[in-house]
Amino acid sequence: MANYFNTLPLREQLNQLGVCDFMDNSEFTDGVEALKGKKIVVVGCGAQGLNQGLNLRDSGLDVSYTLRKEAIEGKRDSWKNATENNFTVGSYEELIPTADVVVNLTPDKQHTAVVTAIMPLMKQGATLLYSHGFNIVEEGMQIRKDLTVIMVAPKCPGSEVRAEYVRGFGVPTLIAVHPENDPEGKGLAQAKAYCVGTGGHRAGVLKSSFVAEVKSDLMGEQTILCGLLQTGSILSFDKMVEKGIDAGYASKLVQYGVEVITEALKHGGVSGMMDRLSNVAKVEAFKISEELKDIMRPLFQKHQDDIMAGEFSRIMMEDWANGDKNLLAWRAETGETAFEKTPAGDVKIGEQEYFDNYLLMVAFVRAGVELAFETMVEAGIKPESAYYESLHETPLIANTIARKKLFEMNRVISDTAEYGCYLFDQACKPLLADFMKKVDTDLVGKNFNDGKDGSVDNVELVRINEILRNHQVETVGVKLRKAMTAMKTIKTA
Ligand SMILES: NC(=O)C1=CN([C@@H]2O[C@H](COP(=O)(O)OP(=O)(O)OC[C@H]3O[C@@H](n4cnc5c(N)ncnc54)[C@H](OP(=O)(O)O)[C@@H]3O)[C@@H](O)[C@H]2O)C=CC1
Ligand SMILES: CC[C@](O)(C(C)=O)C(=O)O
Ligand SMILES: [Mg+2]
Ligand SMILES: [Mg+2]
Repeated sequence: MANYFNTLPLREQLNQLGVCDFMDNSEFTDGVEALKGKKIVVVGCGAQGLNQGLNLRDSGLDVSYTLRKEAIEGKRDSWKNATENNFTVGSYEELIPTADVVVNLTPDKQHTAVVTAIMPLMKQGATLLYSHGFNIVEEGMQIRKDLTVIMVAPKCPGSEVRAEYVRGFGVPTLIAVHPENDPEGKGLAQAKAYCVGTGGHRAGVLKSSFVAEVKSDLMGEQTILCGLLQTGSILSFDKMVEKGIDAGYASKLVQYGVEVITEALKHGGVSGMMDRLSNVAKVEAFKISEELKDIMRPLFQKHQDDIMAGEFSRIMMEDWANGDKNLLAWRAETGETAFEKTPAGDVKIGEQEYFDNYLLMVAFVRAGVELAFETMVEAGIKPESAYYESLHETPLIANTIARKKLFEMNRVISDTAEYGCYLFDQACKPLLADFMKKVDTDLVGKNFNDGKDGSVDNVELVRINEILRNHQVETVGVKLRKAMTAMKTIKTA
């Protein structure tokens, strides 16, 4: 199998990369109708599988699970997830032939083997659904021509797909129909209905393509969403301990700080987050984030270039073939960091304190969101898609860090995202070594405003505010957030 994207002529590559229509609510008035009474069989019951299934069932759809034989016989976690939630579970042979829609929610690494096993069992004219297009785009998986192939990709971890649905909201979602597999022209109606079933239509839906989803999803997860949050958290904790800040306080500030800080992004974008700082702190956070952007830009560009060229997928697939040697080593290393091993102290940290005492993370977030957005757009990804993959999803990932640090983030995200996160983290830490030497506790651990009279240069402040507010991630964000009227605020410990 060849990398599908690389087999396309340049014009067609650009064409598929550029598919991005923000869908109006009126496109979802049929609700789940196109899937009502259809049999939806989900393969795998992990992070996305379980949570999407729960939402679909609550939306009135017929959902059951098929698992590989070993998982059923061994009563593994996936079997427990499904049976404890009263879903029917069966083998491939029992359930796949009955399915109108087969939803492949196994790890990307397994897709070729899983799809090869289930395809001969699928009934004529059924639909195969993915939540990430890696198998189709990067591996060039060929699907039987009578089958419809669609994608419904929630832009967030599975746990948040469920949590946002239960809160009465949803998560932004990309939907797509694979141009090589839409023999009956029903793909889009089914993708829309599935998206309504998961609640995605309440948060914003982009009609996208498999190509655009893959090239943006990989970039977001490797850089701002997971990689940089990991790098920033570890460096911040280590710096505080080095400078004599109480380790329990440092652990709590880092674990919960990223959630509190990025919650402001959801409501007011980067400028809303920066507005939480005093003027004098904002000027400093702006300066440091500019410096961070200059240092990290080449690394962000390298990640995007490698993703576009298929180089990232090539080296990750090499690791798959090598028994996940790098992934497992990096996972073990992350589990051993001082941050991971130091429990959060029993100290009260007020909401504003997270901003005032953790300016460094505000700067990391601004730099990372803007850089990821800029790099994606430069590569041909549309701004709406880049916004979801940079700004909107950051708080949803931060929620997982608040739950159980980086262990939880890496457990909940896909193995593909986890691999890319470590890859970025390995390269980013050394890049920031000189910068971190200059960082002191005024930027992380203590209140930046202490001992300052708060005065700033008015002209400089106006200039900074203009730069922040006129960035394209802000202008597109204002438009997209208007569609998020049902968004709920999250309270933090
Ligand atoms: N994690 C996330 O939040 C997101 C994931 N996605 C995409 O969703 C898809 C699923 O990812 P994710 O939910 O993280 O996956 P998980 O790793 O959480 O779940 C995997 C499930 O697949 C089963 N499985 C694993 N290997 C095989 C195999 N060889 N054959 C059959 N079943 C297998 C596992 O069960 P068992 O081992 O017990 O058999 C488990 O139930 C991926 O395409 C991913 O890119 C998209 C958006 C976000
Ligand atoms: C964090 C990245 C993601 O793409 C996701 C949750 O959206 C994944 O692959 O897990
Ligand atoms: Mg994603
Ligand atoms: Mg992903």
